[in-house]
Amino acid sequence: MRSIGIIGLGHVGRQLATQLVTGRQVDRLTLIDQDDDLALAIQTDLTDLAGIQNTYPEIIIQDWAALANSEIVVTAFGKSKLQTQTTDAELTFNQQAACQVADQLKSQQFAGILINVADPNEAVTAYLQEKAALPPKHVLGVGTSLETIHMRRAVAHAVQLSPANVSGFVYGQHNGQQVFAWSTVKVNGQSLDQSLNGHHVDLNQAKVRADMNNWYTLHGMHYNAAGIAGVVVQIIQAILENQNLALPLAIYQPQYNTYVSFPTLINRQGQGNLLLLKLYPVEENAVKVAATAVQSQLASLRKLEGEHDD
Ligand SMILES: NC(=O)c1ccc[n+]([C@@H]2O[C@H](COP(=O)([O-])OP(=O)(O)OC[C@H]3O[C@@H](n4cnc5c(N)ncnc54)[C@H](O)[C@@H]3O)[C@@H](O)[C@H]2O)c1
Repeated sequence: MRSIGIIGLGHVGRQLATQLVTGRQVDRLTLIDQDDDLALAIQTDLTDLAGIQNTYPEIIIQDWAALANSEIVVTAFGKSKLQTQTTDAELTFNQQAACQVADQLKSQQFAGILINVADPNEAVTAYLQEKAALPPKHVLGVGTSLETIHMRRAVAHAVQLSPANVSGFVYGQHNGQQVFAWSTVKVNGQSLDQSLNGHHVDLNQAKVRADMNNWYTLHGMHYNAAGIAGVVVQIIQAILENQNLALPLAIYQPQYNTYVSFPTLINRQGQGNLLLLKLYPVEENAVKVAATAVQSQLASLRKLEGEHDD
């Protein structure tokens, strides 16, 4: 039985629930939000959708105890409109939300895999792992998945090929110290310093184009939802089907002693082996800088907790 929980039913949470029901990828879906009316509305709406499809997943709302047996819980709490204010505005809001959610998961003895979407992604993922006292390999964040998709699409555009021909990763920190690791990027197995389909990739132009992809979505909608929900569906499939799929997620990286976005295999255990690709020295340094930035955000989250406790 594929049993999945979603905590936070805003733009991302409800989009994810819709994708799971539409794709017939869930048998038991537990939906939780701090807004009761919203949870009931989404349950009703999704039940309509499921009925039209002739599928009948069990859709439970506002029941923390139902998460106890979930294989996967996705945290998509937050207040995304704060992102248009200062960089750290959502950090303060999400510190309290993460504490509440982690306490509940702990008291329900949740023992599945947690996928975190809430931002700042790497730091909140680390904080949730700490507060819920789950094994680090069972707590993953979406990390630089979207940046990686944007990068691959920008490279594909430059060489006039499908993004399916492009591999490689953005490391570091989502919405912060992103590291476009060009040393890892290949087009049909060929590195970017070669002529590819008769084109040379201008790395600066590719980076600008990748960043613009993010900007277009945020400028027009003030949030992103469909792409990131698609990423979470991909992670869920990789876990449930034990795929060993390589994805650039926010994971605990012992080398940096913190969470950071880094390519890793994803399987039934959550995080599998890290993909230790040889980076250029400048890229390695940039990942260290990103790890330091994540550690500083994590320290801010812990400090806020101390202030609330006083
Ligand atoms: N990492 C990424 O690539 C990425 C992409 C998109 C969004 N995000 C982040 O994901 C989070 C969700 O985004 P969104 O656009 O859906 O936000 P949103 O503001 O639309 O919705 C957040 C939802 O969480 C609920 N919520 C808040 N605190 C809660 C709590 N303690 N318990 C239960 N529910 C709670 C709210 O009621 C709301 O319905 C935000 O932190 C956003 O910044 C990250």
